[in-house]
Amino acid sequence: MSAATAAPIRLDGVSKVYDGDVVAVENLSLDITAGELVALVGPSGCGKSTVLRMINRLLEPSGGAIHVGDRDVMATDPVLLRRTIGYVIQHVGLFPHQTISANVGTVPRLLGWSKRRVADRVAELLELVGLDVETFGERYPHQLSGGQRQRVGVARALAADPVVLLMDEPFSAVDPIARGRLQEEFLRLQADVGKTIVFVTHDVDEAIRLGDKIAVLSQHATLEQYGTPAQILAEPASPFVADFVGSDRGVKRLSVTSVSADELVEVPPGNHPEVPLTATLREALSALLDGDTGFVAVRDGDRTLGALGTEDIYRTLHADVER
Ligand SMILES: Nc1ncnc2c1ncn2[C@@H]1O[C@H](COP(=O)(O)OP(=O)(O)OP(=O)(O)O)[C@@H](O)[C@H]1O
Repeated sequence: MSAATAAPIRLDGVSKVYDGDVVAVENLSLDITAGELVALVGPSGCGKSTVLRMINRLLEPSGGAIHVGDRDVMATDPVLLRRTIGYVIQHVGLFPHQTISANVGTVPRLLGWSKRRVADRVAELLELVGLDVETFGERYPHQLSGGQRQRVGVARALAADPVVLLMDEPFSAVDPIARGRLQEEFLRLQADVGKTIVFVTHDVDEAIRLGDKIAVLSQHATLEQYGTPAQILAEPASPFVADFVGSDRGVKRLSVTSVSADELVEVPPGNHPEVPLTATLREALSALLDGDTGFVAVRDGDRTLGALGTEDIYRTLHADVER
């Protein structure tokens, strides 16, 4: 993979009014750090897709300014702009009469890359998203499953090494099992490519799982809270956010908080289930509940570092907010 390039995105007082009177976005300001994955979440119709589509100028803002890196998007040719911004949508939008390889190579071809370079890049990208070019390269989109098509969409969006990736509900059309797997693969992929990603979803669990940060929006894309999943779950800024993240946010917090070496206790005698130090508190609690000693041992490689009981898990969760 080529060296990761990523650009920050800045929205300053952005608004969008459709047809003269439908206010979709009102005065939204948001700073997105280069290389971070930011999930935009909020109820249906709150303006998430509108925000996303203004970043690559599929829609023109009615007011405010948007910068991708140093570029003012309104001062950039939209076609050139979109070649530096990958875009993935719910139903992918693959070209039905082109092979998978041709689909993935679209933007590099438009950029005038040599045939050889396009072919190498296509093979590299398909492999990155877990599809073998020998098996899938010459197939057509209708010969793939929904999840496979979605991966091709991601590969195509990454093909010209864009500085930003925009994703609008990319996994919502696949069944829950395929979706979980795609989310996991996507996290691994993001660790590899390190792009700035803006990801629209109405599913708060998906946002918690994937986002480095979450922007919770209400009507007219009003920014209710912007922070890490752990911050938003631990300290929702308003009743709207608390309600949106769900009444089980205490349990969700377990998934976004890691075991801490500082909170371990001495291992009591007994045959305890084990988790690695990299485990989340949810994984630790799950292992503890699966065992019958009331404790879970925490290991770092071959060494047992200590143990956690339920009270220690509770203490770690609350200590994490203070850290
Ligand atoms: N082309 C359009 N013309 C007029 N109004 C529009 C247009 N597109 C969207 N809207 C309105 O703008 C508002 C925001 O729409 P948008 O699609 O951005 O919301 P969303 O949060 O992405 O919704 P969903 O989660 O349901 O996809 C909605 O009230 C919608 O009806």
